[in-house]
Amino acid sequence: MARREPVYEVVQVLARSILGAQGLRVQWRGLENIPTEGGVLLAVNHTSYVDFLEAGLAARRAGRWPRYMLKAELKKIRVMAFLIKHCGAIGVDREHGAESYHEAVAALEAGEAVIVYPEATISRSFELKEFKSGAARMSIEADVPIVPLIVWGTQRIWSKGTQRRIGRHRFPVVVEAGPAIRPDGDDPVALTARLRAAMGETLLAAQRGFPAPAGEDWVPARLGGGAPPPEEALRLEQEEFALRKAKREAKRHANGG
Ligand SMILES: CCCCCCCCCCCCCCCC(=O)OC[C@@H](O)COP(=O)(O)O
Repeated sequence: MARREPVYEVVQVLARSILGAQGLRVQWRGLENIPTEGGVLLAVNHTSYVDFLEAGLAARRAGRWPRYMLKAELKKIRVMAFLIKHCGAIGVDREHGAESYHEAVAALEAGEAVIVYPEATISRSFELKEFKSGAARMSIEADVPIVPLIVWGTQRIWSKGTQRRIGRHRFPVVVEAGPAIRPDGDDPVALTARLRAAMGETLLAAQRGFPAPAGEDWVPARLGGGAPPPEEALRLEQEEFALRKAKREAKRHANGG
């Protein structure tokens, strides 16, 4: 961010301390692909509730104070609202995204780094889901590059459909940035496809040599693990979202709206 934000500085130290307390063995790779200045989108795969820590710290290692795009519902939690405000995060209303879209484009045009999750939600298969086109549209509109950023291994700590493993477990994690993609006159559909392909390649690179014990709940089905394959993962996600929607509506009725 443009101005110095003491809260964000403290949050960064806390983020590092959390990784240190877990004893995570993080390998940072390809971070030279993150430009040290100028507007840039960092497109991150979403496999866990905690991958935002590594994504943000990767940006910090490139000297950036990244502005996260995250679901606006988080603002309902007091401490999150505080963090979001002081860390310049941009709340996304997943049903009406226009406002956050414009806020992010303005940030990119002002030369800031913006973290975006093109899958919009955690992938329970740990494979790349279908992508939303927002990242590509923002890149085109602000004329800034997109850096594919893969965080691999944090799904073993805390994700969906997995056992939660909190504590000093010393798990390995790979954080790998791929070469930046420029919009180059592509339309949003073509650029989204290029971004997804680039993130897929970086994901495979991050997985090379990474442990994949057979049957484990955090290992993708493709690698012999126990995670649901993409179609099954999508079905579980749709179930969860339908249930949430029903709950929201029941609440609205109860409140007389
Ligand atoms: C320098 C790095 C330090 C980190 C700075 C953090 C500043 C921003 C604070 C807010 C972070 C909140 C992260 C919440 C992560 C999370 O909860 O992800 C899961 C959701 O997406 C998926 O939710 P859903 O799709 O609705 O199931």
